[in-house]
Amino acid sequence: MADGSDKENDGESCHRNLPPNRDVLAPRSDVSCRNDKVVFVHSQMYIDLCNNLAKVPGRASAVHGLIEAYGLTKELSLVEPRPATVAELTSFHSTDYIDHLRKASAEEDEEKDIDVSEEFGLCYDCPILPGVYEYAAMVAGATLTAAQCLIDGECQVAINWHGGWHHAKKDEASGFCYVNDPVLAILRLRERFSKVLYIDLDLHHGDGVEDAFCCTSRVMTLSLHKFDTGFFPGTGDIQDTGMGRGRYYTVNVPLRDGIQDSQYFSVFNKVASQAESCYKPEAVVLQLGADGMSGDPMGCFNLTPQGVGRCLGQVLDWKLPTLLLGGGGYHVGNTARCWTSLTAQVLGKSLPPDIPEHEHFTEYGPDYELDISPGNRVNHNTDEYVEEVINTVTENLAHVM
Ligand SMILES: O=C(CCc1ccccc1NC(=O)c1cccc(C(F)(F)F)c1)NO
Ligand SMILES: [Zn+2]
Repeated sequence: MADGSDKENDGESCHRNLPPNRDVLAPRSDVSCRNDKVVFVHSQMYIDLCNNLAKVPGRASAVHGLIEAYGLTKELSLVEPRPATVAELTSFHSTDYIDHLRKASAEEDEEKDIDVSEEFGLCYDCPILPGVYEYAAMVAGATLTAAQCLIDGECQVAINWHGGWHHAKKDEASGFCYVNDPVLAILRLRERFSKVLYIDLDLHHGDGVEDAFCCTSRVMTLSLHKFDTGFFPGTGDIQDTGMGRGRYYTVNVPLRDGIQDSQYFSVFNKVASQAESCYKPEAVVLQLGADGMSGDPMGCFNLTPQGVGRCLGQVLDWKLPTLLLGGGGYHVGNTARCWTSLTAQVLGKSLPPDIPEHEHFTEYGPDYELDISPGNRVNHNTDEYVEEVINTVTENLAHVM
Protein backbone atom coordinates (compact mmCIF):
# COMPACT_ATOMS: atom_id res chain seq x y z
CA MET A 1 0.00 0.00 0.00
CA ALA A 2 1.34 3.43 -0.80
CA ASP A 3 2.42 5.38 2.27
CA GLY A 4 -0.28 6.81 4.51
CA SER A 5 -2.18 9.75 3.09
CA ASP A 6 -1.20 13.16 4.41
CA LYS A 7 -3.11 14.58 7.38
CA GLU A 8 -5.56 16.89 5.62
CA ASN A 9 -6.28 14.15 3.10
CA ASP A 10 -9.53 12.43 4.08
CA GLY A 11 -8.11 9.00 3.34
CA GLU A 12 -9.47 9.32 -0.18
CA SER A 13 -6.23 8.05 -1.54
CA CYS A 14 -3.03 6.58 -0.35
CA HIS A 15 -1.06 9.14 -2.31
CA ARG A 16 0.54 12.42 -1.72
CA ASN A 17 -0.75 15.45 -3.61
CA LEU A 18 -3.78 13.89 -5.22
CA PRO A 19 -5.56 16.89 -6.78
CA PRO A 20 -8.86 17.82 -5.13
CA ASN A 21 -11.90 16.04 -6.40
CA ARG A 22 -13.59 18.23 -8.99
CA ASP A 23 -17.13 16.91 -8.73
CA VAL A 24 -18.31 20.46 -9.13
CA LEU A 25 -17.44 20.28 -12.82
CA ALA A 26 -20.16 19.34 -15.24
CA PRO A 27 -21.56 15.83 -14.71
CA ARG A 28 -20.06 13.02 -16.69
CA SER A 29 -22.67 13.24 -19.41
CA ASP A 30 -20.91 16.31 -20.83
CA VAL A 31 -17.76 14.30 -21.33
CA SER A 32 -19.57 12.31 -23.99
CA CYS A 33 -17.07 12.08 -26.73
CA ARG A 34 -17.28 14.56 -29.62
CA ASN A 35 -16.90 11.67 -32.07
CA ASP A 36 -16.23 7.97 -32.13
CA LYS A 37 -12.52 8.36 -32.81
CA VAL A 38 -10.30 5.69 -31.30
CA VAL A 39 -7.00 7.18 -30.09
CA PHE A 40 -3.99 4.87 -30.59
CA VAL A 41 -0.71 6.03 -29.07
CA HIS A 42 2.09 5.34 -31.51
CA SER A 43 5.46 6.46 -32.88
CA GLN A 44 8.33 4.53 -34.42
CA MET A 45 10.66 5.77 -31.69
CA TYR A 46 8.21 4.46 -29.08
CA ILE A 47 8.08 1.05 -30.78
CA ASP A 48 11.91 0.95 -30.96
CA LEU A 49 12.20 1.78 -27.25
CA CYS A 50 9.64 -0.85 -26.27
CA ASN A 51 11.18 -3.42 -28.63
CA ASN A 52 14.57 -3.25 -26.99
CA LEU A 53 13.61 -2.94 -23.36
CA ALA A 54 10.35 -4.74 -22.85
CA LYS A 55 10.72 -8.17 -21.34
CA VAL A 56 9.75 -9.69 -24.66
CA PRO A 57 12.16 -8.30 -27.26
CA GLY A 58 10.51 -7.55 -30.62
CA ARG A 59 6.95 -7.86 -29.31
CA ALA A 60 6.13 -4.17 -29.78
CA SER A 61 6.93 -4.16 -33.50
CA ALA A 62 5.14 -7.49 -34.04
CA VAL A 63 1.98 -6.10 -32.40
CA HIS A 64 2.13 -2.89 -34.38
CA GLY A 65 3.08 -4.74 -37.56
CA LEU A 66 0.00 -6.97 -37.44
CA ILE A 67 -2.37 -4.09 -36.61
CA GLU A 68 -0.89 -2.20 -39.58
CA ALA A 69 -0.93 -5.28 -41.89
CA TYR A 70 -4.68 -5.61 -41.32
CA GLY A 71 -5.12 -1.96 -42.35
CA LEU A 72 -6.36 -0.87 -38.92
CA THR A 73 -3.88 2.00 -38.39
CA LYS A 74 -5.65 4.08 -41.04
CA GLU A 75 -8.91 3.71 -39.08
CA LEU A 76 -7.25 4.81 -35.82
CA SER A 77 -6.42 8.31 -34.61
CA LEU A 78 -2.65 7.99 -34.11
CA VAL A 79 -1.25 10.20 -31.36
CA GLU A 80 2.47 10.50 -30.66
CA PRO A 81 3.57 9.82 -27.07
CA ARG A 82 5.87 12.09 -25.10
CA PRO A 83 7.94 11.02 -22.10
CA ALA A 84 6.36 11.49 -18.66
CA THR A 85 7.96 14.28 -16.64
CA VAL A 86 9.58 13.65 -13.24
CA ALA A 87 6.63 15.50 -11.70
CA GLU A 88 4.20 13.11 -13.39
CA LEU A 89 6.21 10.04 -12.37
CA THR A 90 6.40 11.22 -8.76
CA SER A 91 2.64 11.77 -8.59
CA PHE A 92 2.78 8.14 -7.47
CA HIS A 93 6.39 6.94 -7.26
CA SER A 94 8.76 8.27 -4.60
CA THR A 95 11.31 10.89 -5.65
CA ASP A 96 14.07 8.68 -4.27
CA TYR A 97 13.03 5.79 -6.46
CA ILE A 98 12.70 7.87 -9.65
CA ASP A 99 16.05 9.60 -8.97
CA HIS A 100 17.69 6.24 -8.41
CA LEU A 101 16.16 4.79 -11.58
CA ARG A 102 17.31 7.81 -13.59
CA LYS A 103 20.87 7.81 -12.23
CA ALA A 104 21.32 4.03 -12.39
CA SER A 105 19.98 3.97 -15.94
CA ALA A 106 22.42 6.65 -17.04
CA GLU A 107 25.33 5.21 -14.98
CA GLU A 108 24.88 1.86 -16.66
CA ASP A 109 25.88 3.51 -19.93
CA GLU A 110 29.25 4.68 -18.59
CA GLU A 111 30.37 2.12 -16.07
CA LYS A 112 28.96 -1.07 -17.60
CA ASP A 113 28.85 -2.58 -14.12
CA ILE A 114 25.78 -4.64 -13.32
CA ASP A 115 23.82 -2.95 -10.60
CA VAL A 116 22.47 -5.75 -8.44
CA SER A 117 21.52 -3.51 -5.55
CA GLU A 118 18.37 -5.01 -4.09
CA GLU A 119 17.35 -1.49 -3.20
CA PHE A 120 14.16 -0.32 -4.95
CA GLY A 121 13.59 -3.82 -6.32
CA LEU A 122 16.16 -3.17 -9.04
CA CYS A 123 17.80 -6.51 -9.43
CA TYR A 124 17.01 -9.90 -10.91
CA ASP A 125 13.47 -9.60 -12.35
CA CYS A 126 13.93 -5.88 -12.93
CA PRO A 127 17.57 -5.39 -13.95
CA ILE A 128 18.92 -1.92 -14.53
CA LEU A 129 19.40 -2.02 -18.28
CA PRO A 130 20.86 0.90 -20.21
CA GLY A 131 18.06 3.32 -21.10
CA VAL A 132 15.53 1.71 -18.77
CA TYR A 133 14.57 5.14 -17.41
CA GLU A 134 13.88 6.55 -20.90
CA TYR A 135 11.83 3.42 -21.68
CA ALA A 136 9.78 3.62 -18.48
CA ALA A 137 9.21 7.37 -18.84
CA MET A 138 8.06 6.95 -22.45
CA VAL A 139 5.64 4.11 -21.61
CA ALA A 140 4.21 6.16 -18.75
CA GLY A 141 4.01 9.22 -21.01
CA ALA A 142 2.19 7.19 -23.66
CA THR A 143 -0.40 5.99 -21.16
CA LEU A 144 -0.81 9.53 -19.80
CA THR A 145 -1.22 10.83 -23.36
CA ALA A 146 -4.05 8.33 -23.88
CA ALA A 147 -5.68 9.28 -20.57
CA GLN A 148 -5.49 12.98 -21.46
CA CYS A 149 -7.33 12.35 -24.75
CA LEU A 150 -10.18 10.78 -22.75
CA ILE A 151 -10.23 13.71 -20.32
CA ASP A 152 -10.32 16.20 -23.21
CA GLY A 153 -13.24 14.32 -24.76
CA GLU A 154 -11.14 13.64 -27.88
CA CYS A 155 -12.36 10.05 -27.93
CA GLN A 156 -14.26 7.48 -25.93
CA VAL A 157 -11.60 4.76 -26.23
CA ALA A 158 -7.82 5.28 -26.09
CA ILE A 159 -5.28 2.46 -26.53
CA ASN A 160 -1.66 1.93 -25.42
CA TRP A 161 -0.82 -1.74 -25.95
CA HIS A 162 2.73 -1.18 -24.68
CA GLY A 163 1.57 -0.03 -21.25
CA GLY A 164 -0.14 -1.93 -18.45
CA TRP A 165 2.85 -2.48 -16.15
CA HIS A 166 0.71 -3.25 -13.12
CA HIS A 167 3.27 -4.62 -10.61
CA ALA A 168 5.43 -1.53 -10.02
CA LYS A 169 5.11 -0.11 -6.49
CA LYS A 170 5.57 3.43 -5.21
CA ASP A 171 9.25 2.87 -4.51
CA GLU A 172 10.00 -0.50 -5.99
CA ALA A 173 10.23 -2.16 -9.40
CA SER A 174 8.57 -5.58 -9.55
CA GLY A 175 7.79 -8.27 -12.10
CA PHE A 176 9.76 -6.41 -14.76
CA CYS A 177 7.54 -3.35 -14.17
CA TYR A 178 9.59 -0.22 -13.46
CA VAL A 179 6.88 2.46 -13.49
CA ASN A 180 3.20 1.78 -12.82
CA ASP A 181 1.59 3.51 -15.79
CA PRO A 182 -1.97 2.32 -14.94
CA VAL A 183 -1.71 4.06 -11.55
CA LEU A 184 -0.45 7.28 -13.17
CA ALA A 185 -3.34 7.17 -15.66
CA ILE A 186 -5.92 6.60 -12.93
CA LEU A 187 -4.52 9.53 -10.92
CA ARG A 188 -4.76 11.72 -14.03
CA LEU A 189 -8.33 10.52 -14.80
CA ARG A 190 -9.30 11.25 -11.19
CA GLU A 191 -8.66 14.93 -11.89
CA ARG A 192 -11.70 14.81 -14.15
CA PHE A 193 -13.77 11.82 -13.07
CA SER A 194 -14.86 11.25 -9.48
CA LYS A 195 -14.94 7.45 -9.72
CA VAL A 196 -12.63 5.29 -11.85
CA LEU A 197 -12.98 1.51 -12.28
CA TYR A 198 -9.75 -0.39 -12.98
CA ILE A 199 -10.18 -3.89 -14.47
CA ASP A 200 -7.16 -6.20 -14.80
CA LEU A 201 -7.44 -9.27 -17.05
CA ASP A 202 -3.74 -10.16 -17.12
CA LEU A 203 -2.86 -13.69 -15.97
CA HIS A 204 -1.18 -12.11 -12.91
CA HIS A 205 -2.80 -10.17 -10.06
CA GLY A 206 -2.65 -6.40 -10.55
CA ASP A 207 -1.04 -5.92 -7.14
CA GLY A 208 0.66 -2.55 -7.76
CA VAL A 209 -2.60 -0.89 -8.81
CA GLU A 210 -4.56 -2.55 -6.01
CA ASP A 211 -1.99 -1.38 -3.43
CA ALA A 212 -2.10 2.19 -4.71
CA PHE A 213 -5.87 2.51 -4.27
CA CYS A 214 -6.70 -0.04 -1.55
CA CYS A 215 -7.80 2.63 0.94
CA THR A 216 -9.92 4.85 -1.27
CA SER A 217 -13.47 4.44 -2.54
CA ARG A 218 -12.73 6.77 -5.46
CA VAL A 219 -11.05 3.98 -7.41
CA MET A 220 -12.41 0.45 -7.57
CA THR A 221 -9.94 -2.22 -8.68
CA LEU A 222 -11.20 -5.52 -10.11
CA SER A 223 -8.63 -8.20 -10.95
CA LEU A 224 -9.23 -11.65 -12.45
CA HIS A 225 -6.02 -13.68 -12.23
CA LYS A 226 -4.41 -17.01 -11.49
CA PHE A 227 -4.11 -17.47 -7.73
CA ASP A 228 -2.15 -20.51 -6.62
CA THR A 229 0.56 -21.46 -4.15
CA GLY A 230 3.87 -20.02 -5.24
CA PHE A 231 2.49 -18.21 -8.30
CA PHE A 232 3.69 -14.60 -8.72
CA PRO A 233 2.92 -12.16 -7.11
CA GLY A 234 1.10 -14.33 -4.52
CA THR A 235 -1.50 -11.66 -3.66
CA GLY A 236 -5.08 -11.20 -4.84
CA ASP A 237 -6.98 -13.72 -2.75
CA ILE A 238 -10.77 -13.34 -2.61
CA GLN A 239 -10.81 -12.04 0.96
CA ASP A 240 -8.56 -9.10 0.05
CA THR A 241 -11.26 -6.44 -0.31
CA GLY A 242 -9.44 -3.21 0.58
CA MET A 243 -9.08 -1.25 3.80
CA GLY A 244 -10.63 1.70 5.65
CA ARG A 245 -12.63 3.87 3.27
CA GLY A 246 -11.54 1.51 0.53
CA ARG A 247 -13.10 -1.58 2.14
CA TYR A 248 -15.07 -3.53 -0.50
CA TYR A 249 -13.66 -1.33 -3.34
CA THR A 250 -10.95 -3.90 -4.01
CA VAL A 251 -12.37 -6.92 -5.82
CA ASN A 252 -10.26 -10.03 -6.39
CA VAL A 253 -11.32 -13.02 -8.48
CA PRO A 254 -8.75 -15.80 -7.85
CA LEU A 255 -8.76 -18.49 -10.55
CA ARG A 256 -6.99 -21.80 -11.09
CA ASP A 257 -5.15 -23.22 -14.10
CA GLY A 258 -6.96 -24.29 -17.24
CA ILE A 259 -9.88 -21.85 -17.37
CA GLN A 260 -11.30 -21.36 -20.85
CA ASP A 261 -13.33 -18.67 -22.61
CA SER A 262 -16.90 -19.63 -21.63
CA GLN A 263 -16.26 -20.03 -17.89
CA TYR A 264 -13.99 -16.95 -17.82
CA PHE A 265 -16.58 -14.74 -19.50
CA SER A 266 -19.33 -16.15 -17.28
CA VAL A 267 -17.38 -15.08 -14.19
CA PHE A 268 -16.42 -11.72 -15.69
CA ASN A 269 -19.94 -10.98 -16.87
CA LYS A 270 -21.49 -11.47 -13.42
CA VAL A 271 -18.76 -9.74 -11.39
CA ALA A 272 -18.17 -6.81 -13.77
CA SER A 273 -21.88 -6.05 -14.22
CA GLN A 274 -22.36 -5.99 -10.44
CA ALA A 275 -19.30 -3.80 -9.99
CA GLU A 276 -20.49 -1.35 -12.65
CA SER A 277 -24.08 -1.20 -11.42
CA CYS A 278 -23.24 -0.70 -7.73
CA TYR A 279 -20.18 1.54 -8.23
CA LYS A 280 -21.33 3.55 -11.27
CA PRO A 281 -17.83 4.53 -12.45
CA GLU A 282 -17.33 7.56 -14.71
CA ALA A 283 -14.26 6.13 -16.47
CA VAL A 284 -12.64 2.73 -16.93
CA VAL A 285 -9.00 1.58 -17.24
CA LEU A 286 -8.82 -1.97 -18.66
CA GLN A 287 -5.49 -3.88 -18.52
CA LEU A 288 -5.57 -6.65 -21.14
CA GLY A 289 -2.30 -8.54 -20.54
CA ALA A 290 -2.29 -11.51 -22.96
CA ASP A 291 -0.33 -14.06 -20.92
CA GLY A 292 -3.58 -15.92 -20.22
CA MET A 293 -3.87 -16.85 -23.88
CA SER A 294 -3.72 -20.50 -24.84
CA GLY A 295 -0.19 -21.21 -26.11
CA ASP A 296 1.50 -18.61 -23.89
CA PRO A 297 4.76 -19.95 -22.37
CA MET A 298 3.22 -19.16 -18.95
CA GLY A 299 1.03 -22.14 -19.84
CA CYS A 300 -1.73 -21.52 -17.27
CA PHE A 301 -5.03 -20.40 -18.80
CA ASN A 302 -6.74 -21.57 -22.02
CA LEU A 303 -8.16 -18.26 -23.16
CA THR A 304 -8.51 -16.94 -26.71
CA PRO A 305 -9.03 -13.39 -28.04
CA GLN A 306 -12.71 -14.28 -28.51
CA GLY A 307 -13.18 -14.89 -24.78
CA VAL A 308 -11.38 -11.73 -23.67
CA GLY A 309 -13.17 -9.91 -26.51
CA ARG A 310 -16.55 -10.72 -24.92
CA CYS A 311 -15.29 -9.10 -21.68
CA LEU A 312 -14.12 -6.05 -23.65
CA GLY A 313 -17.49 -5.89 -25.42
CA GLN A 314 -19.31 -5.74 -22.10
CA VAL A 315 -17.09 -2.85 -20.94
CA LEU A 316 -17.51 -0.95 -24.23
CA ASP A 317 -21.31 -1.29 -23.90
CA TRP A 318 -21.09 0.93 -20.81
CA LYS A 319 -20.19 3.80 -23.17
CA LEU A 320 -17.76 5.27 -20.64
CA PRO A 321 -14.38 6.90 -21.36
CA THR A 322 -12.22 3.77 -21.54
CA LEU A 323 -8.42 3.37 -21.55
CA LEU A 324 -7.11 0.05 -22.91
CA LEU A 325 -3.62 -1.11 -21.86
CA GLY A 326 -1.54 -4.19 -22.58
CA GLY A 327 0.66 -5.99 -20.05
CA GLY A 328 2.01 -9.54 -20.04
CA GLY A 329 2.02 -11.76 -23.10
CA TYR A 330 5.05 -13.93 -23.83
CA HIS A 331 4.05 -15.67 -27.04
CA VAL A 332 4.78 -12.87 -29.49
CA GLY A 333 2.44 -14.10 -32.24
CA ASN A 334 -0.49 -14.84 -29.92
CA THR A 335 -0.11 -11.51 -28.13
CA ALA A 336 -0.17 -9.73 -31.49
CA ARG A 337 -3.19 -11.85 -32.54
CA CYS A 338 -5.01 -10.93 -29.31
CA TRP A 339 -4.41 -7.19 -29.35
CA THR A 340 -5.05 -6.92 -33.11
CA SER A 341 -8.38 -8.72 -32.70
CA LEU A 342 -9.33 -6.43 -29.79
CA THR A 343 -8.29 -3.31 -31.73
CA ALA A 344 -10.54 -4.41 -34.63
CA GLN A 345 -13.38 -5.04 -32.19
CA VAL A 346 -13.12 -1.50 -30.81
CA LEU A 347 -13.25 -0.22 -34.41
CA GLY A 348 -16.22 -2.45 -35.21
CA LYS A 349 -14.22 -4.12 -37.97
CA SER A 350 -14.15 -7.86 -38.68
CA LEU A 351 -10.84 -9.29 -39.90
CA PRO A 352 -10.11 -11.98 -42.53
CA PRO A 353 -8.91 -15.19 -40.85
CA ASP A 354 -5.58 -15.46 -42.69
CA ILE A 355 -2.62 -13.44 -41.44
CA PRO A 356 -1.75 -10.89 -44.16
CA GLU A 357 1.72 -11.06 -45.70
CA HIS A 358 3.94 -8.57 -43.82
CA GLU A 359 7.37 -8.19 -42.22
CA HIS A 360 6.62 -10.46 -39.23
CA PHE A 361 4.61 -13.06 -41.19
CA THR A 362 6.86 -15.92 -40.06
CA GLU A 363 5.84 -15.39 -36.41
CA TYR A 364 2.44 -16.89 -37.28
CA GLY A 365 3.41 -20.29 -38.58
CA PRO A 366 2.52 -23.04 -39.07
CA ASP A 367 -1.17 -22.14 -39.58
CA TYR A 368 -0.81 -18.39 -40.34
CA GLU A 369 -4.33 -17.80 -38.99
CA LEU A 370 -5.57 -14.95 -36.80
CA ASP A 371 -7.56 -17.13 -34.42
CA ILE A 372 -5.93 -18.98 -31.52
CA SER A 373 -7.33 -22.45 -30.88
CA PRO A 374 -8.21 -23.00 -27.21
CA GLY A 375 -5.71 -25.31 -25.51
CA ASN A 376 -6.73 -28.54 -23.84
CA ARG A 377 -5.06 -28.06 -20.46
CA VAL A 378 -6.98 -29.62 -17.58
CA ASN A 379 -9.40 -27.08 -16.11
CA HIS A 380 -9.04 -26.93 -12.31
CA ASN A 381 -11.87 -24.42 -11.98
CA THR A 382 -14.84 -26.60 -11.04
CA ASP A 383 -18.32 -25.08 -11.45
CA GLU A 384 -18.69 -25.26 -7.66
CA TYR A 385 -15.47 -23.29 -7.14
CA VAL A 386 -16.50 -20.64 -9.64
CA GLU A 387 -20.00 -20.37 -8.12
CA GLU A 388 -18.51 -19.92 -4.65
CA VAL A 389 -16.16 -17.18 -5.92
CA ILE A 390 -19.04 -15.33 -7.58
CA ASN A 391 -21.22 -15.60 -4.46
CA THR A 392 -18.45 -14.24 -2.21
CA VAL A 393 -17.77 -11.33 -4.56
CA THR A 394 -21.51 -10.62 -4.77
CA GLU A 395 -21.79 -10.50 -0.96
CA ASN A 396 -18.82 -8.13 -0.76
CA LEU A 397 -20.13 -5.82 -3.48
CA ALA A 398 -23.45 -5.56 -1.65
CA HIS A 399 -21.62 -3.23 0.77
CA VAL A 400 -20.82 -0.80 -2.08
CA MET A 401 -23.49 1.80 -2.56
O1 LIG B 1 3.48 -10.99 -16.69
C1 LIG B 1 3.73 -10.46 -15.63
C2 LIG B 1 5.06 -10.58 -14.92
C3 LIG B 1 5.67 -11.97 -15.05
C4 LIG B 1 6.90 -12.02 -14.17
C5 LIG B 1 6.78 -11.85 -12.82
C6 LIG B 1 7.91 -11.92 -12.00
C7 LIG B 1 9.14 -12.14 -12.55
C8 LIG B 1 9.30 -12.30 -13.92
C9 LIG B 1 8.18 -12.24 -14.73
N1 LIG B 1 8.32 -12.40 -16.07
C10 LIG B 1 8.29 -13.63 -16.60
O2 LIG B 1 8.00 -14.58 -15.90
C11 LIG B 1 8.59 -13.75 -18.02
C12 LIG B 1 9.14 -12.72 -18.74
C13 LIG B 1 9.43 -12.93 -20.10
C14 LIG B 1 9.16 -14.13 -20.70
C15 LIG B 1 8.59 -15.14 -19.93
C16 LIG B 1 8.28 -16.45 -20.53
F1 LIG B 1 9.07 -17.36 -20.02
F2 LIG B 1 7.01 -16.75 -20.19
F3 LIG B 1 8.41 -16.38 -21.87
C17 LIG B 1 8.29 -14.98 -18.60
N2 LIG B 1 2.83 -9.71 -15.00
O3 LIG B 1 1.61 -9.48 -15.55
ZN1 LIG C 1 1.17 -11.24 -16.49
